[in-house]
Amino acid sequence: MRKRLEFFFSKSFLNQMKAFFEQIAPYKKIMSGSLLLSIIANALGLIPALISGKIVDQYLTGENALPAQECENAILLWAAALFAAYTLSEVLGIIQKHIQLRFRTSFNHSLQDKLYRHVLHLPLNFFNKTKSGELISRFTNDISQITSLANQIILTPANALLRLFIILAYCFYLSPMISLGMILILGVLTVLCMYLTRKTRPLYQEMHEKQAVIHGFLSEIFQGIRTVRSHAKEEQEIENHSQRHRDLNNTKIKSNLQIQGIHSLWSFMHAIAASLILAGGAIMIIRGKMSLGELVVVQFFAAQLMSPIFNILSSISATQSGLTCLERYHLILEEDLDNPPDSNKATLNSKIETVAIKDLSFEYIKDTPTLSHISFSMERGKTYALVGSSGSGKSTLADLICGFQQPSSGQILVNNSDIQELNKDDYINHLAIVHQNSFVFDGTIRDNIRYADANLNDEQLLKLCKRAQIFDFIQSLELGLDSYVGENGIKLSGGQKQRLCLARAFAANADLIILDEATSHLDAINECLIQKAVFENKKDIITLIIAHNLSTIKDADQIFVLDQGKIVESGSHQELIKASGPYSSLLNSE
Ligand SMILES: Nc1ncnc2c1ncn2[C@@H]1O[C@H](COP(=O)(O)OP(=O)(O)OP(=O)(O)O)[C@@H](O)[C@H]1O
Repeated sequence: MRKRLEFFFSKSFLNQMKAFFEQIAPYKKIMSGSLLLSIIANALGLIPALISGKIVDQYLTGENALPAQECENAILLWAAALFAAYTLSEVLGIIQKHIQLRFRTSFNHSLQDKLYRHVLHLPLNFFNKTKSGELISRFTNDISQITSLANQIILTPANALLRLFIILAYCFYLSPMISLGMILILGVLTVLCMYLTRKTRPLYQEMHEKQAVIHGFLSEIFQGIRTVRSHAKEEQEIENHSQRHRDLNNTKIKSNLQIQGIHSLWSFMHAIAASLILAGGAIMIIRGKMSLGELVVVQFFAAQLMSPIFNILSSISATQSGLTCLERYHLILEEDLDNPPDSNKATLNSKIETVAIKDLSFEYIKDTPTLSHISFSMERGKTYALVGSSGSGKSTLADLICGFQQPSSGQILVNNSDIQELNKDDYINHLAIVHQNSFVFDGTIRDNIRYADANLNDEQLLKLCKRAQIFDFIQSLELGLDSYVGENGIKLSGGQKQRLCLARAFAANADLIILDEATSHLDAINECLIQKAVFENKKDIITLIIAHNLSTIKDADQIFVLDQGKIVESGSHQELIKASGPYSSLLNSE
């Protein structure tokens, strides 16, 4: 109990509440309207009880009985008023729910947009450490819970407290004894339920975590389905999935048992309260201290009294769970952006003329250098190659040049400006990179190439396809450019996918093009044709080729040999052969 109170007065709780109210600030008006309507609808909902009591006292009990015709007319009038109160309460309730739904959908939308915008600008490192399924869980489960917070923090308690106040005030007016009894029962019940819901909260958190982990694994398995199949691990994965679900179900059952316990306790106390009210009320009627009509009202109110308290307690527990989700949501928003959209960094006003790498070092893991003291430069119109054994750091260097990673020390200067000082969105528009396993979207061939430039017409698209040696393949397809490639290009061969990615890279009309093992899945003829196209188009751009197949880079103006994160040799193909150093060794080992 103390812990629960501590939570509500803790700095973290207050900060989270502040953050929440900042989030819903733009919805002040819609929330106030919704709150007002729900309060009126709720208050109107209590009127029928008062009318019923009045009818019993004034027209049904012998003491107050009036002539029959007069009674019937008055009862009909009161029945009409009761119907009007019910109807008005229902109509206001419907309008309030509609407003609330509009609020929920637009609040949910804005939370989604804000998170999505942020996530898309996060450094690649964030994605290295976060499973995509878990991230999706933040977008679905967490945001849905945050959206419900407005109800839990504002509407439910406000309505519940109002009901509680009206009911207790009325009961107190009739009989302080009965209302004190009610307060006592409610007090005991509240303490018990708070104790039980405190135990439920960690289980809820655990449930969300486990659900997110299951999403993470599902997404991983679907992406790696070929590997699963090729190792015949379907049954093992089914068992793993089942085990995770068993684990999740255990947590669900535990928390549901606790919730059921709370409900049972609630029903039990409700039965005690109803019996006490009936007995106490009947005794008071016999002693002439209460009328039958008043007992009818008190009984009705007693039934109504339970739900507000229960709602407040449930909303306290749901609020805690929602705030945990809000905290996780904010943790992602607090991750530093790679390229803050509002940054006032300089843009490149001309084509890239030079790229100079100065004493650059980089480490993924502290004190374990992946690249050490790299220095070289590249200039427009020339082709460069980066070669070296697997794991020597070639792709990492390409990522650094693109600004996907930040150097631990040293600089990358583009036209003499450090790329850290440049607006990255603008800089990246001057680049094109094709990886060995480049990604294609689930759409048509046309969609995929036009991802780089939406304004390209068919003629330009086909020209790019010719350059990427994929024209003949597209022509052979019944739907040509309109053929669907499937999720991550599942309907294409590895080589076709690479050539489609090359066409997309060519479409970017970049000043600096990086081909990281971009032709590794191609047959020798197509690889040769693409190399030819690359070298033919080198005049206006800087081309950096990363390759294991050294025959594809022998025409490069300069070749850099990387070994264990260091440049150990550089020069043209001929110069390096003459030097009989590491490059020659690589060549001989092919
Ligand atoms: N995200 C990462 N986190 C930690 N270490 C990484 C990460 N990516 C790569 N590495 C490590 O950095 C080193 C260089 O990897 P990199 O991919 O740059 O090598 P490469 O020369 O391109 O290899 P390959 O020719 O096989 O593609 C490797 O030891 C690799 O294990």
